[in-house]
Amino acid sequence: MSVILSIRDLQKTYAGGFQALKGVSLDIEQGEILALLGPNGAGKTTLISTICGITTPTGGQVTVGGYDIITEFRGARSLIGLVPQEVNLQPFETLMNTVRFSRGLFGKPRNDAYVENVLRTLSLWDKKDNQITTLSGGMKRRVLIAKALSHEPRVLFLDEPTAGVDVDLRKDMWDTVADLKADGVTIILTTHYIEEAEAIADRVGIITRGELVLVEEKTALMARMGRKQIEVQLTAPLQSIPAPLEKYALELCDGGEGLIYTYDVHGPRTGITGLLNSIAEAGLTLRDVQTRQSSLEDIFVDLVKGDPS
Ligand SMILES: Nc1ncnc2c1ncn2[C@@H]1O[C@H](COP(=O)(O)OP(=O)(O)OP(=O)(O)O)[C@@H](O)[C@H]1O
Repeated sequence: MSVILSIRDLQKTYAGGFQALKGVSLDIEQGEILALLGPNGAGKTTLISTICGITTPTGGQVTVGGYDIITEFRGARSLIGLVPQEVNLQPFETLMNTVRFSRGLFGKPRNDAYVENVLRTLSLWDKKDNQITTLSGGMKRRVLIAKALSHEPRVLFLDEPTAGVDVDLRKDMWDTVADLKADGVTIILTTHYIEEAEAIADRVGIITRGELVLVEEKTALMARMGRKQIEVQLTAPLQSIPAPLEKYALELCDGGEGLIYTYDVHGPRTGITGLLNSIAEAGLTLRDVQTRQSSLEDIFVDLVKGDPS
């Protein structure tokens, strides 16, 4: 795979002296989906705005498809599609004209076949002659994506694509993102919904206080940082942990009918066999056993713990 977006030591200090980006470096491969997570004010929008040329960096370098975002701005910008968080559409324009107009702004010749393909991918084709005002909220969000794709960009930025969107529409949006990836579009999205990153991202980047504190393959991250727990259900409740089981640091749950054991997936031994033997030696009878792994949310909360922003 080749790198389509390269960010090197990117810095942004706003006019008042506030340092919103403190030297961010990151390479993004063509065709991947990267989710940027971070608390409010962490610098996610500043990062996107800087790459897209809306905000001027105060240090560092960014190239998109080999074009420098400052010295070769037009080349870089033509490869980028930006879906803003706010819906800012002309209410009485038709959908088709809205998307055609966006394409024209980039100096691209009219290409209705391409626009048709975009609208079909986004399930908007049958609304092409509708005025924007007649579309639902979820459709309007998809129109924003259609506009951002109108000039055939290779990298699409989605700034909180599902903020305030209901669960069904959120899932629709995730399907749309998966379709775009299948078409070879590289996608960088910011989100506050950790489940969103968990559902659709290939890699996850976590930003806090202007620093990219972690970027990792989602599955590797979850495997590396995830704790695992085993929950043992007993046939009769316990008042306290029996002495032979004390060494396992168990927690009682479900009114004493459950025991939770936390272990390190990567340790030399999990201790599960010993635990089950000790349970049998203590004369306890099992009703059920379940395992569970910590979610991306648990990992995120651990990483940004203590961040006041
Ligand atoms: N034009 C500006 N002038 C001064 N400070 C700014 C400006 N824009 C943003 N900031 C500050 O930079 C920091 C990062 O803001 P940014 O909008 O990038 O965060 P974010 O991670 O996108 O937050 P959110 O999740 O709330 O959208 C914040 O402290 C913000 O107040």
